Amino acid sequence: MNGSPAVPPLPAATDARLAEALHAEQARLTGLYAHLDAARERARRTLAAAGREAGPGGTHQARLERELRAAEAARRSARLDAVERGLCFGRLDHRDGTVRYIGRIGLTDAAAGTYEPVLVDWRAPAARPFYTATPAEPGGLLRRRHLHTRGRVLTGLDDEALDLAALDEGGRRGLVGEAALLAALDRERTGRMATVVATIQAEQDRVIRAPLPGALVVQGGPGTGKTVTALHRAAYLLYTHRAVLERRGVLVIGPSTGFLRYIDQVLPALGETEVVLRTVGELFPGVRATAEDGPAAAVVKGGPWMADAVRRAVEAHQPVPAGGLHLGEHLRLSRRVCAEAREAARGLRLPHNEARAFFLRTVLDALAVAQALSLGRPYDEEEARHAPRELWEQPEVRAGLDALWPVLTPHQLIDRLFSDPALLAAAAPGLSPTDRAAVLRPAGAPWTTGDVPLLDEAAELLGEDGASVLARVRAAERTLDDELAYADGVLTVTGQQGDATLDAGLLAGRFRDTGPDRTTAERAAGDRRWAYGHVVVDEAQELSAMAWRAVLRRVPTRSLTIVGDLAQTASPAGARSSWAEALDRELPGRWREERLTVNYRTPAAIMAPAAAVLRAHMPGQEPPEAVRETPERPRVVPVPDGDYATALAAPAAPPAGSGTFGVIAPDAGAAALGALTVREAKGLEFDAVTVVDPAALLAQGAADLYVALTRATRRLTLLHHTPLPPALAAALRGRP
Ligand SMILES: Nc1ncnc2c1ncn2[C@@H]1O[C@H](COP(=O)(O)OP(=O)(O)OP(=O)(O)O)[C@@H](O)[C@H]1O
Repeated sequence: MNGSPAVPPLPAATDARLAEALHAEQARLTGLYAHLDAARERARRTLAAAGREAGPGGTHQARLERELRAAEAARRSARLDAVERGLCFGRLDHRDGTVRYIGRIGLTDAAAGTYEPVLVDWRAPAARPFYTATPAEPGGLLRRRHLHTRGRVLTGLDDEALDLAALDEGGRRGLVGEAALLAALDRERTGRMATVVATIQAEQDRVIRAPLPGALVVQGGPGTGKTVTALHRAAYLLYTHRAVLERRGVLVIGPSTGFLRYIDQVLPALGETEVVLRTVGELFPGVRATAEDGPAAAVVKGGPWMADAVRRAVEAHQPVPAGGLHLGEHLRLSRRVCAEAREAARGLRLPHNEARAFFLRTVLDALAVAQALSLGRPYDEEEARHAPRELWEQPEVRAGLDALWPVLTPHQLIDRLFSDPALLAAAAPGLSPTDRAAVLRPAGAPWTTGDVPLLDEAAELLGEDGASVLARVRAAERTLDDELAYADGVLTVTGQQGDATLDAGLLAGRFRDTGPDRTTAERAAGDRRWAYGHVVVDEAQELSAMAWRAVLRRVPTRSLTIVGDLAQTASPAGARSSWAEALDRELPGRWREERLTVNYRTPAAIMAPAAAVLRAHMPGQEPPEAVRETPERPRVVPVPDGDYATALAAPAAPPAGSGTFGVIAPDAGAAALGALTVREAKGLEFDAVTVVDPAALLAQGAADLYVALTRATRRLTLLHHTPLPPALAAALRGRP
């Protein structure tokens, strides 16, 4: 991968000046790779030295420092290894003669000992004009040059003169490096998302470099680069706020595991490794929910009322026996005493399992007093010390008290809630019988994605059992000072100081580490209570109210990037007409919105019928403007007998040509056809897409048809048996 020749042969060039420029730039590029190799060698040596030092010796502090050094060296090494492809992609020539090369990572001249920057990281402020300068606003630049490379070889150059006021605007909302952008957009897709560092557009750059504090919502139509922009933003934030974010990590939430596979190479390629990728169904460690609820159940489980329902289900496990407690001839407590013990325990405002010890102690004391009275014995200090413990050792007493305040796991609670009609009715009295019937199921049924936020809610209300709480409290006390100091720093950096709902103590609790031996991403992934430094939510329009609660619990500083398109909402639990509806309940006054307006994926000929479907069925939603033109119009293939399997297998059917290919079909038939459902296709793209039965997709939901029609980068084929929806048919015939 490393040892390319000093100056490789030049690509054929007719123009002598171009050949000369190519030659000079190739020499510089080769020099930059030499710096990269040297930096890699240094990182490897540091890593090896850290490995030799490792071991149990020394003080706790010294061990910690060694481990942190080793972890930092490993990260640096991984970052340097990840930037081999497209190391340098741009050059800026300033009016004052300064020349800067822009790349995936920053490099300095260590060999000369000057540590002068030789390559500027794309996220650094000095690189910003590469993305934002226009002829109208050149920002001190004379020229922007795009370098095209394959491996370590320079294959082409693209120059833009920025100092000529007379230059025309370049059209299309100030696209930078149009030639470079269009070349990038026309490339064949590989099935994995690529980075776009070389061609980030100005409206995307604004999102990427927005400040860390607060929640930023990015609304944009299909193909506007929401995902790619959000991932570049994660990389930018990790670079700019490394001290905070590297230690806390960044969580990226996507709609499906297929989608997460599609994007998982982007951040390492941008030089970032401290990122955890999860679907909402994977947010609760130890539970992997893959089953989906039906639409009715999804709506019921996702609604904000479920927070109350879970709370009431916990309370239903703290009963007061109607006739008081009878555990033996001399062991009786009145209903009132039981009720007082319960109210006192609830008054602690601790999670259920953590308040149990107090409840047990109160009731055992009362039982011991009742026993002494009933037996005519004095209740002295001696009796008070021994009697409660002796009572607790009696199995009937234990069983009796367990019934009044049992240890509960989230799994038990949610399983019971949906399998015990009486518990469900008591916990969710506001739900109609039909709604309740929609969520009832046999005990022990597999977990669905909609259960995960409820398990999380339950875990929050139940807390842990006594033994593990004690262990955590002790561990926390040992490091409390450190954590408080650190949390205070986080509040300052994220601009949350002065927020009445957050203080350093609370943050310190949420930021408790479990040890330095694993990477941040590994530790974070296994810890339900991990507080991330930043959370990116993709396809955010799909999240239910309960899912939002689970997500926000993981980011107490409320530093989020939320990207989505309200017009693409497929989930019945997510359906909303504005972001305010989705966010105002949990983030009142704490989010702001940016918009992306240009579609970089779908050519205009494919976007036109998709936009017609949007306008006809979701008035009020605006389709994005397609930037690409391809001559190919969508192909319509009637399948008179409705035999889609044969139609898909027929040699005359698509795909024609090479590249990636996807088939999207209505939920009912997708598996049998080996096709993707709309849910599975969310966020993905293919060079060629075949959409099966558009009318059935429309019946599933207008957003489903819109999503399916906007997945293709080049070719769209529609197979249909039932007539095409009128708006789609008219647009395909070329009528509005
Ligand atoms: N500045 C850019 N330079 C090059 N390619 C880009 C740029 N912006 C977006 N793209 C490309 O456009 C395509 C669509 O981007 P992306 O998947 O991020 O869009 P999206 O808004 O998330 O779409 P959807 O809502 O349909 O999921 C991707 O192939 C992406 O690489």
